[in-house]
Amino acid sequence: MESEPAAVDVRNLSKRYGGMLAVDDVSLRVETGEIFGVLGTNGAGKTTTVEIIAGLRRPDGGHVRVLGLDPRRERAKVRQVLGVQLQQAHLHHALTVAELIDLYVGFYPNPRPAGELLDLVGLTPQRTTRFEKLSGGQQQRLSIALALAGRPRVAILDELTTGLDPRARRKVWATVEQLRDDNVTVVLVTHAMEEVERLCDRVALLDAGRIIALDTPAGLVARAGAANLDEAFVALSGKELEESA
Ligand SMILES: Nc1ncnc2c1ncn2[C@@H]1O[C@H](COP(=O)(O)OP(=O)(O)OP(=O)(O)O)[C@@H](O)[C@H]1O
Repeated sequence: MESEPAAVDVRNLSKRYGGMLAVDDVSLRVETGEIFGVLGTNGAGKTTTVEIIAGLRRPDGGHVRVLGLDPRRERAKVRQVLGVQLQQAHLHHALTVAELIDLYVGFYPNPRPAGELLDLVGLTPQRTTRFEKLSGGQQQRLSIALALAGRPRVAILDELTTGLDPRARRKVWATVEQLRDDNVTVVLVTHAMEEVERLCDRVALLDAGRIIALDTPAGLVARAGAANLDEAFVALSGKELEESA
């Protein structure tokens, strides 16, 4: 019998922008139910990698499958199992929170009810607020709710807590932990070590388009002979990681 396909299977992925190799021979496999971190300095290729996994960019080379599906050739099927929250949400500014949620809920055959989504990200009091009037953190939380509207089995979350205050951050972390309890696989792009330590089962360290280490957070620390993940990052990549929060 065939074994279950990986939640995300990436092999020898490459992507060029002009002469610059943004993703350079990246391979990784994310198992079902894992929270998998993608960590790296600005410009390391994190967003490009997850955009390719989501089928939003065409790779120049390599192989990508999400639950065994090809994100470009089987777009419609992938959309039913994958939820994506990208760095900048391009949402209709004049629509209210409830209108945007209803719009997204309408895309899926078996969506999470709108009320449940609002609750999940703590935006029930803002349901009649227009998107443009939300704070940055509220916009961020809304984009997470929208990514979860279709009950995805795999969720890609790109810098989900960047720019959030500590309380909002904790709220979002609790949402991600709830996803773990529901056996949803999460690919989490992040700059925040605390987030990695708290949430991630394993993490890939990206630098200049290449994976320079892939391990559990504790494994990375041990491998680098470091005291904590911050130090491990510097030891492994030779760079300071700037928090862009
Ligand atoms: N559409 C594009 N056209 C040209 N170059 C691009 C494009 N998108 C990204 N790049 C370049 O590719 C490299 C990788 O970018 P990417 O956004 O994937 O990195 P990142 O690790 O997500 O960075 P950040 O942490 O700043 O979001 C960078 O050097 C970036 O300038």
